[in-house]
Amino acid sequence: MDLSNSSPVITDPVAISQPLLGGLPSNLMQFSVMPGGYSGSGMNVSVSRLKIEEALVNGLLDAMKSSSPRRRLNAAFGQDNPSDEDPAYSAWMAKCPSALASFKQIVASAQGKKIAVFLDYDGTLSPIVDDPDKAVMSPVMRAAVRNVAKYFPTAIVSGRSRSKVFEFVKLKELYYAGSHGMDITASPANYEHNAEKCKQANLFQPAREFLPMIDEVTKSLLQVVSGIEGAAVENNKFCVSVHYRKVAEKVKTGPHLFLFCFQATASSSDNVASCLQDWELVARLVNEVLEAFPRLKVTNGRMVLEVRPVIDWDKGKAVEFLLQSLGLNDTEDVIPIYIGDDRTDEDAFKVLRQRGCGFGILVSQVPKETQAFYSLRDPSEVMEFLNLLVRWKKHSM
Ligand SMILES: O=P(O)(O)OC[C@H]1O[C@H](O[C@H]2O[C@H](CO)[C@@H](O)[C@H](O)[C@H]2O)[C@H](O)[C@@H](O)[C@@H]1O
Repeated sequence: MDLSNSSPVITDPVAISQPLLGGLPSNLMQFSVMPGGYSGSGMNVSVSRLKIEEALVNGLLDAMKSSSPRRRLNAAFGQDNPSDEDPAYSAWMAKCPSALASFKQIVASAQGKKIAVFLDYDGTLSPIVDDPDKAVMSPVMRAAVRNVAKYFPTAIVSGRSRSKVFEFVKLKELYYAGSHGMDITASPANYEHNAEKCKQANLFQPAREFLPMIDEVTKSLLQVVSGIEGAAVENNKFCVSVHYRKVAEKVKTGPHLFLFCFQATASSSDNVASCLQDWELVARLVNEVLEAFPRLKVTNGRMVLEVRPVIDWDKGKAVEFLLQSLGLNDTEDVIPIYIGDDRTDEDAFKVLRQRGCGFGILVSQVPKETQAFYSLRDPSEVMEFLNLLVRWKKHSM
């Protein structure tokens, strides 16, 4: 199917025609969004539909398994808290050193320049917890972010809806990019939902035309996963998360049950749900739902499948957009620092690498393939880093 006919260049007329910090500069017009390709390669008509489905489900399942931190942790280290003495870990640290240990180098490169700070939310400012609604930010972390924002332009770039992440962060002085960067306010405190206020706000929402589709797919996803113990669906406005953190990876079945499940798979999803409550079932059902939504794709985060529009827009593009709209686009003068823990943050790390200025900091306790320059182990180290930045800035003023 050719998407170029069904969806030409998608732009946000309201956002583009709205003033953005005193008027959208003409160079921001480049931020129109072209439809991207499909996430799967299901367009090859010579491959049977069944094979395509299996490949998609298996691909999704592999991604789900490989994104399980405990699995990787155990595989890599056989322990929960890798130490610098572990050769695999120290090899990774040599490639992606601690931003705390490298703090002097970081600030030396920022000497005489402006720093702009971009922060992911889950896993970066708040520890990962089982219940997404309970991922609150500690008061000390909030104080650290508030202080950072006093000295540096600071933005939150999250997969959550903008309103939800604001509920957690509660700081009006920041810029917010929700829904993986598909919902940006380039003025602090424009977090209102009210339609009239939204119109006046400096909003950039490149996937606005997908709103009804996202609501529809949310309903379908809620319906199909309702029978899976532990699965949850979270509507993030321009994208949807299907959480499987609390779903058993594989329900242990005896030979009889296995046979029943196998037969049930061939006949009805409802029957399958009653016996195969595991990750494979989640992958299968999400994939099935998405067959009816060819303009949506699925990616994998930390124990979450993220359903989102097939558009060429991500956290990296959101960072570029914010830098430009905030007048921070001069690569000679501005050092953007992006801190994040997730695969979706890699898009932002990549952008900073390509610009040749600024750097990404990956929050991770385990070695990961990354475009980030530095690492921090967990949110408490993120807080330490933010506090150091503030202290350095105060002393250098
Ligand atoms: O870009 P982020 O701010 O990191 O958002 C990415 C997803 O974060 C949330 O899920 C993750 O954190 C949850 C709470 O700790 C955890 O339960 C879940 O397993 C993680 O994947 C959020 O709930 C998702 O909607 C975001 O897409």
